[in-house]
Amino acid sequence: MTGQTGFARALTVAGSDSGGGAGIQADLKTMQELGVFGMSALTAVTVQNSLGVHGVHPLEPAAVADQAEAVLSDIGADAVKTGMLFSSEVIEAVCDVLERYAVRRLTVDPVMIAKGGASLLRAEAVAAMVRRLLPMAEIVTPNVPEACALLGLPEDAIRDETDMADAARQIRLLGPEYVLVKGGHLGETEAETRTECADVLAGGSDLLRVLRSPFIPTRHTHGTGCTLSAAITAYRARGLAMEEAVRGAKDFVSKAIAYAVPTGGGIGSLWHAAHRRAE
Ligand SMILES: Nc1ncnc2c1ncn2[C@@H]1O[C@H](COP(=O)(O)OP(=O)(O)O)[C@@H](O)[C@H]1O
Ligand SMILES: Cc1ncc(COP(=O)(O)OP(=O)(O)O)c(N)n1
Repeated sequence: MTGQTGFARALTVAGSDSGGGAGIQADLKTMQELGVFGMSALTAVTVQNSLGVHGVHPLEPAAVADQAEAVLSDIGADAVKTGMLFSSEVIEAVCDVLERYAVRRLTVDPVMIAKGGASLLRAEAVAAMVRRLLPMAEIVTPNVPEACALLGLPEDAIRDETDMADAARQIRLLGPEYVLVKGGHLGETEAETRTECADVLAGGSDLLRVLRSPFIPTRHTHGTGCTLSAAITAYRARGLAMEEAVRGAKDFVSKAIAYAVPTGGGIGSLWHAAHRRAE
C-alpha cells in the first residue's frame, strides 16, 4: 500500500494504441500526471491512428497473466484497472491472477468498441466479463452502448439521465460496488445545442449522483474513457474516497478534452498534461 512504499502504484491491464491517445498509452500518461507510478500488462497490440483501428494482434492469455503476476508478486499495486481485454480466455486468465492477489481497488473499463467502430472485445467475451470480472470490480465505468451490452438491452435502450440511473442500479446488481454510466455518447446528434456532459454514479449504500461538466465542442475526443478510468484508478491508488476520485477524474478528463490535440487527419487525442495549464 501507499503507506508502506511511500509512493502510490497502479497497474493497467489493457491494449496498446500505437496512436498514443487511448489504451495503455493514455493510462500511463494519466497515472504519471497524477503522481502515481504506472505499470502495465499488455493484452493486445492494436494498429491504430486518428483514422481508426487497422489491426488487432492479441497476446496469449498466459502472457497477459504472467505480466500481471510479475508486477503484483514483486512491486505490488495500490489499485488496478482493466481496459481492452479482447477475449473470454484473457478475462479468465486475468481474473485468476487478480483473485490470487486479492485485488480490491479494481476499476473495470468494459472497453468494447472504439470510436471508429472497431471491435475491441469479442461478442462471446461479454458473458465472461459479466460473470467473472464485474463481481470483482470496485467500480465499472461503461459508456451508454457498453451499459446496454452488459445488461443485454438493445443499443438504443438508454436515452436520458433517468435511463442511465436505472442502468447503473441494474449493473450494480451484477456485483460491482460502484457503477459510473458515462454520458459522452448521449446527445451526440445534437452537438450544436448541447451544453453539458452528465455521468451517473451509483453505489455504496444508496449513493446516486449525477456528475455534470460543460460539454466541450470538439471532435478530438479519442481516449476519453481510458483517461477517465485511469484517473479514477490513480486517485484510488492515492487513497481518495470513491466519490472524490470520480469527481477528480471527471475534472481531469474535462481539462484534457479542452486542450485536445488534432493528431492526424481524423479524431485527435486528449492532452494529458492539460491540468497543469489549468491550475
Ligand atoms: N465533448 C465532451 N465534452 C466534455 N466531456 C466529455 C465530452 N465527451 C466525453 N466527455 C466525458 O468524457 C468521459 C468519457 O465518456 P465517454 O466518451 O462516454 O466514454 P468512452 O470513451 O468510453 O466512450 C465522461 O466523463 C464524459 O462525460
Ligand atoms: C487499445 C485501445 N484501448 C481502448 C480503446 C478505447 O478507448 P476510449 O477511451 O474508449 O476511446 P475511443 O476509442 O472511444 O476514442 C482504444 N481505442 N484502443
